[in-house]
Amino acid sequence: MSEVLELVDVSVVRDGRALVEDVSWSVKEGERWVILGPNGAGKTTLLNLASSYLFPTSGTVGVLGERLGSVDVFELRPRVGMASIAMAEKLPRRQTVLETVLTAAYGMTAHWQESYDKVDEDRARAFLDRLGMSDYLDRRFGTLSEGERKRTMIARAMMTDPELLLLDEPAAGLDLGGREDLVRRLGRLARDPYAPSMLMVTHHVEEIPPGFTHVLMIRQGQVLAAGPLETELTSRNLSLCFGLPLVVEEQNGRWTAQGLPLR
Ligand SMILES: Nc1ncnc2c1ncn2[C@@H]1O[C@H](COP(=O)(O)OP(=O)(O)OP(=O)(O)O)[C@@H](O)[C@H]1O
Repeated sequence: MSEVLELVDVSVVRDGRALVEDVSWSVKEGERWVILGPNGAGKTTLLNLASSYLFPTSGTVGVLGERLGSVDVFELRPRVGMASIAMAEKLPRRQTVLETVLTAAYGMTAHWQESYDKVDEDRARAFLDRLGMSDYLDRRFGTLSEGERKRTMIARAMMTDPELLLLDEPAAGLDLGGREDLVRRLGRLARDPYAPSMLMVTHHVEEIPPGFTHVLMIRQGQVLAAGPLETELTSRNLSLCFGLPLVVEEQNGRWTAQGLPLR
């Protein structure tokens, strides 16, 4: 198995403060990782390194076999799909859902061509269909609900046929039905052998889709645990990560966590 992502002793320092510190982490092809940690722990910083939008202050980052600093990031970036709120905010609100997904194939955020290749349009429609967005193709992106926007962003991230897919809090802000719908769709993607390797940032173990294989827990910029879900997503690790006593349980590939009652 080859490395999709390889961080060795990586630190990112801003204003004299380490946002992540001495992180070593390796993701292999086909693995699906969830990144868990409290607010400000450094999760998005890790995704920004993996998407080559951020360079480490020290240490080395390898993405899809290329080392950051010695590769042309403009060649690397199309190989990595990213769905995040930050990315959604860069997209024109007046563009249709179909155009929003389609422009990704051309490395653009905005629509400017009158005609796109039929094959690209078919792919955009197929990804949107897989995410339950077929009824919204002509809707303006800016009018979508939070859940619809999230699903459109995932379809958009798939458009370049990425080898690595990064999802930054894809279920944040969704209601129960929206979350469960998204978790099911991501679970189907996670179990698809042709789907890219995936890294998903979340705050909640309930959002881990079945089919995800590994967890990295981070607290105050440092890795607390990293490895297979079955061995690392324990009550002890989760309690240390979030700083209070928690009990975690797994049932049929889904996870729940509860705080112990106060005495
Ligand atoms: N450019 C920057 N300059 C200074 N500090 C920064 C910068 N970017 C992020 N930080 C800080 O680094 C820390 C880690 O940020 P990051 O966004 O990676 O956390 P996170 O785990 O994704 O948090 P959240 O769960 O709240 O989204 C935070 O304390 C944040 O305020």
